[in-house]
Amino acid sequence: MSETTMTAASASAHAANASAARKAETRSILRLAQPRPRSFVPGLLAGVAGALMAVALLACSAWLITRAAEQPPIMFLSMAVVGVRAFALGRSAFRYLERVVSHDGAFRQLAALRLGVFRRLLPLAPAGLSGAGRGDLLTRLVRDVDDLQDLPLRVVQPLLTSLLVAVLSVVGVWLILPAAAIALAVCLVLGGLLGTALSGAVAASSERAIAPLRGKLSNDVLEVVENLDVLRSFDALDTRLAGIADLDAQLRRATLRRALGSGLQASITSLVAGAATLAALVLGIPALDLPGAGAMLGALNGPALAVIVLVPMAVFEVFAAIPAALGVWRQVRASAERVAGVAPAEVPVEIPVDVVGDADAGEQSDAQIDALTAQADALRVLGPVLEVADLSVRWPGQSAPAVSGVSFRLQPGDRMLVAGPSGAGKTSIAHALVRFLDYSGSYRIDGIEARELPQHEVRRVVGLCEQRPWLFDESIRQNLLFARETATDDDLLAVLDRVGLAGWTAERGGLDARVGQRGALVSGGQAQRIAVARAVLADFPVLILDEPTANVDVQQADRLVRDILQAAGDERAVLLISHTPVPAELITARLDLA
Ligand SMILES: Nc1ncnc2c1ncn2[C@@H]1O[C@H](COP(=O)(O)OP(=O)(O)OP(=O)(O)O)[C@@H](O)[C@H]1O
Repeated sequence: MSETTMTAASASAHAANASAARKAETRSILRLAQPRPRSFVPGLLAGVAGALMAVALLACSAWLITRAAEQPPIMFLSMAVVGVRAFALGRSAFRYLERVVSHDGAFRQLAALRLGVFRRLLPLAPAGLSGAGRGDLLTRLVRDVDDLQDLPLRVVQPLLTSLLVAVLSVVGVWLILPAAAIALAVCLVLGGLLGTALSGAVAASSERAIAPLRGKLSNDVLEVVENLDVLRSFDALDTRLAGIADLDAQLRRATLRRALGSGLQASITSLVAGAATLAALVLGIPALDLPGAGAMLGALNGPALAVIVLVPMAVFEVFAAIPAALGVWRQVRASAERVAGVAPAEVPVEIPVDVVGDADAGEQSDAQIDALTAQADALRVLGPVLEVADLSVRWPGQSAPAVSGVSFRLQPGDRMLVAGPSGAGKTSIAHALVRFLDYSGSYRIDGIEARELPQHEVRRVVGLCEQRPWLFDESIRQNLLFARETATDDDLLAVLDRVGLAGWTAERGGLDARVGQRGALVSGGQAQRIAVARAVLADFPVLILDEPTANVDVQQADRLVRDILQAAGDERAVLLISHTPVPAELITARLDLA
């Protein structure tokens, strides 16, 4: 076999594996969306009972009206009169019951599903989510997860109910006139196949496209709103708005086509229902037991003919749900694929998972956690020593490591500068040290391998101030308090003073001043200082500062670094990531990345 053929074969095997894995992920989300039989079956049974009552009501009414026309003594009609009332009441009661029970089950399952998806997402953040657009991610978590409630309500239940009612109705008609039952069965199969095939041909691709289009639209709208200033300055707003208008038009077209498919399917169902009624008439009339026509074996009387002629109408009303359910199924599957795309059952290997500490862990694991937590507490008190040897870090989905062969030692009071050109892997090291990313090699905190510790304990010891610190659209007070909820206003003012923001806070009117969405009302340097104030309040023994001077000018950079290193205090170990020069007297060691 040639090398090219082998490469092609391995690529197609890889694609097949990836597609099988995607399908398995989608199935696992669908399983999460389907309520357990205990809460699903009662609704299903009520639905079947309601639908059967609807068919029985029409059959009974048809029989009653036709029989009454023959003017028999009233006692021959009384059972049917009772039957009509019972079926009418029963139909409404069972429909009500079905709605209440099945929606209750579906909503409970929806809550469990949302929680399940959120639980899957948690370990991925932030490194495993950096590839997903924020608007799209939100749409997947809200709209797509919401759409998954249609699986029990508008797919599984209508399919089972319709099939069961159709089969039972055919059996019922068979007991009156087998030929009419066969005609009804043929029409049902034909209606189902035709309705599904035609509505599928018209609307399937649109039904699958709606969820992704919705996500992309949300993403693009959010991006434009968030970056209005940049888009305006580069005169790129109109192009982006035109792109959004185009997406909107695509979504509208897809929704219209979906409606067209539903309309087509409804008209086919009506057409075939009419054909079934006609067939019942054509087959039933010759079998009528007419006066003077002589006794026929199994001959029909008038009321029975009315029953077999009208029952198909009621059956098709229920049966119309099948092609509709298949349409909804396509949308549900598309939504499940999208949810599975961001919330895989298996965490990618590049993202660390606690060895112990998941919610299902047993008593022994709890004991282990306690022991490790005690160890971690000890580290906080003593001031830990970080020993990193031959560390290598890879981002999810990347074949090559972002950085490798990194070794250093950091102890209380150290100020280590990590320098290197853009893309050298400085941030990747920071993410590994706070366990957002997994690592190979060794990373020990006071002799304990970090992967043996619960992640949150590592993060109690090692704190990260990110390059673009996240500020909440709240007051300065709230932006600090979440680092230490018990801090008083005096504590907050003292720490703001430590990071050089006392004057600015007073100018702004105190701790109640707002910082704007993502810190829009503060400068880059002030945002960094607030982030450092937070870290000081949280009292991390080891502090990683990722490019604190990235958003300030050269004149201010020096002052900012001095201020925040001073604010960090002498006891704390600081790892300062910077690709701009830092005065030698401010650092005790440096690590240069190529
Ligand atoms: N979320 C991500 N997903 C995939 N690859 C990433 C991600 N973030 C960074 N990388 C890649 O990892 C490598 C190292 O990036 P990193 O951000 O660690 O560099 P850096 O030295 O901090 O750069 P800078 O000084 O520009 O911040 C780069 O090749 C980058 O493209």
